[in-house]
Amino acid sequence: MENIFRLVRNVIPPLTAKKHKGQDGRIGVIGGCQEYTGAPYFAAISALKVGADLSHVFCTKDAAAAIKSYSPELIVHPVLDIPNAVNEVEKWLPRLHTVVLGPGLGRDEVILEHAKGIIERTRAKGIPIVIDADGLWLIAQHPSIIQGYQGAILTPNLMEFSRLYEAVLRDPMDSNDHHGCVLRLSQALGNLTIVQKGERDLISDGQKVLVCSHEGSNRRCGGQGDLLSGSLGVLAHWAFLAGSEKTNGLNPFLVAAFGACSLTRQCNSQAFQKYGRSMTTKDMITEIGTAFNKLFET
Ligand SMILES: NC(=O)C1=CN([C@@H]2O[C@H](COP(=O)(O)OP(=O)(O)OC[C@H]3O[C@@H](n4cnc5c(N)ncnc54)[C@H](O)[C@@H]3O)[C@@H](O)[C@H]2O)[C@@H](O)CC1
Ligand SMILES: Nc1ncnc2c1ncn2[C@@H]1O[C@H](COP(=O)(O)OP(=O)(O)OP(=O)(O)O)[C@@H](O)[C@H]1O
Ligand SMILES: [Mg+2]
Repeated sequence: MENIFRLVRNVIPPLTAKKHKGQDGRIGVIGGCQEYTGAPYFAAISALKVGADLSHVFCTKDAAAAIKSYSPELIVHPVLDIPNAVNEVEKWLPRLHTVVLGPGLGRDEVILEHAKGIIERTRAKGIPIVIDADGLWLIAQHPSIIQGYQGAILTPNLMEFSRLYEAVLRDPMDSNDHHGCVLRLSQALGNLTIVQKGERDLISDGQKVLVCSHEGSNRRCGGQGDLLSGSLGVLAHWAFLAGSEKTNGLNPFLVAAFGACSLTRQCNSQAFQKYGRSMTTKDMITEIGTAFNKLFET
């Protein structure tokens, strides 16, 4: 694992006086509906805390006020449930480096149809897209939206992975062979990057499988996956920009995903040491700065 940590460090842009706001990352999170306002907040604030300069949330109208009130740092667009949603988001795409689609998106048919359009437009512009949570629900219904797009990174938990696997390979996953299943799913989707989260995170582009077993804790409060997808939004941009010269020929998205997984687990470990069973995702977010320094800036 130590070698891969070195590659993650290689893609992290230095902080210099020569940069203007926006250069280190403008991330757009697509998600947030009446039921779920925490998930897009966790993803978007994590992107900022990891080092993005600007973090946008595109959510439904009734989620926007709540998300804004959690944080003045986020830019919130209440557009996901208007008829013109896809065009409204598309206007912003040229200003975004990465899209993170799914945290708190919900499963309303109309919103999912809009999400489908947003994926298509993001893909057409070649912008990296992290797909998580209800975004993966959508992909399981329509795998062709993402099939063959190597700018996509999917971050399923075990339940989401088995749903996707069955939808794409038309076979139940073999729970004795996670390694083979991740490899096969990535290959079947055209070698896009898959992060199967779990006791060990398995990360594959259909050619290689990286394993992240960095120490976390046994506490599994909701929202940890949102911290991961938001962090990955930034790291994917940095790795994409750095290119494979900086990653020793390894797919930059594998390196970015390894970075986001180890960071999430490090935050989990640090917060658990302080709060034990009462630890929640907010406590993990507070640890992002020190966890990042410990892993990547020593
Ligand atoms: N504070 C928030 O707003 C949060 C919102 N979240 C959002 O919640 C939405 C749903 O995501 P979830 O990951 O909770 O997905 P689900 O609502 O599908 O699953 C929640 C949990 O229920 C259990 N479960 C699900 N299906 C089951 C089945 N068939 N049999 C037995 N147990 C089953 C599993 O333990 C699973 O982890 C997403 O939009 C997600 O982003 C989560 O990210 C957590 C935090
Ligand atoms: N058994 C485990 N042991 C250690 N770490 C784990 C374990 N399961 C998951 N994790 C870590 O927790 C993080 C989130 O994974 P998890 O499976 O909880 O996502 P999720 O279900 O999508 O979360 P969310 O509640 O945000 O939707 C990942 O970084 C993963 O490495
Ligand atoms: Mg999740």
